[in-house]
Amino acid sequence: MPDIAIAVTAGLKRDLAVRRIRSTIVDVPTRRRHKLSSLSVTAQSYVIVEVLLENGAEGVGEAATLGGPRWSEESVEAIKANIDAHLAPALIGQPADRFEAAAARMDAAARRNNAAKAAIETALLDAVGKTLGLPVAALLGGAARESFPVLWTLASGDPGQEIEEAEAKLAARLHRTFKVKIGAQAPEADLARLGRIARALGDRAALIVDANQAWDETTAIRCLPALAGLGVRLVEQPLPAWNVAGLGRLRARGAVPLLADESVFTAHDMLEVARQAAADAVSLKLVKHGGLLNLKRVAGVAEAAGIGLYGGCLLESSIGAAAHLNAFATLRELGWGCEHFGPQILADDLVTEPLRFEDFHVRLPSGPGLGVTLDRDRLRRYARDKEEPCSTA
Ligand SMILES: O=C(O)C[C@H]1C=CC(=O)O1
Ligand SMILES: [Mn+2]
Repeated sequence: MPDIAIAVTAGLKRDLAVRRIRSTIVDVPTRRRHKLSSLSVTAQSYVIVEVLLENGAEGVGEAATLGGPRWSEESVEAIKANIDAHLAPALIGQPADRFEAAAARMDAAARRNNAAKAAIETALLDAVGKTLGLPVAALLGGAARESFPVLWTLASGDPGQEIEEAEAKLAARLHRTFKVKIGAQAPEADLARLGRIARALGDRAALIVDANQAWDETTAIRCLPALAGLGVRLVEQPLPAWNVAGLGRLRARGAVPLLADESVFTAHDMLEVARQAAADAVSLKLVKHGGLLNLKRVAGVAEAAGIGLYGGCLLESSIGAAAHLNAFATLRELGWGCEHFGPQILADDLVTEPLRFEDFHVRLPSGPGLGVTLDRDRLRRYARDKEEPCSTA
């Protein structure tokens, strides 16, 4: 006969119903200005989602944005409003471990809102992982790797500063692949800037570029061979997101491999890129795919089409980065590595122990759930609204 007290405690531990979901907007300064083709930031804005289960377990998730609603359509203000008014109420009282059912409830409550849904799903996975004493990676299929090659993005626009920054990263053995953000200036100016960087770093570093949709097809046809001539290994999203056929035509010219980013939000987008043979690899990101389960779905479509996988980011803190790494860890191949340098470009982090970067790799944090712990003092320090954050109960 089992001891009644133990049985009751075990029952409580298993009570995985969602009691509360709380969302907080934070603004964390970056170490330097980060400049993309059509926006530039000196602080990163996130919505931090905290979930509390009836068994007392807590989980955390993060919705990242870049430059307000300019990189994608969600701003932190919209994310928080839709979580509080629509997504959280759909989950209160529901079992936290029914991840697909929770996703379906959120899809019924709000169309798209991918970053908001991703942050909530992450927090559910974290809370359930903590309850069961299992890492989120175990809930997603189990880790096939524990560390990831990680690149650094050069995005000040000043080649002198960028060479200095890359040299410091190389000397510290933190990063040896660099992604250069292009498209904020004329293509010829970018080619001259890249030429300077490529000559300075030589064969000590690998270079990729991200145009963030800045070029039209004619410009890309003219510039891709020049990029290849500079040794650039991968060109990310040279054309507008909608121009998947154009990406296919560019790729057929074979100058340099292409990485799809803004063209692929959903698994259906991925299928279209595969149909048009429009990319050599896809950048996987929570804010685009709407959660870790959907991220794996997009990865599955890419794998089925022989398209490579790249671990993308949106300059997340260690919370969002840990969520991505838990999913990336479960992929059989992550041939193009990852770019989760976010925690390194922030002037501060939101966790008690930030992710570890060493030997040109970032490590999958260990421990149950995401493997990171929200630092509540820092959450308060960077919260936009210094009042007690609004909660749904
Ligand atoms: O890839 C993007 O478009 C967004 C982001 C990720 C790294 C970075 O520097 O910008
Ligand atoms: Mn990109």
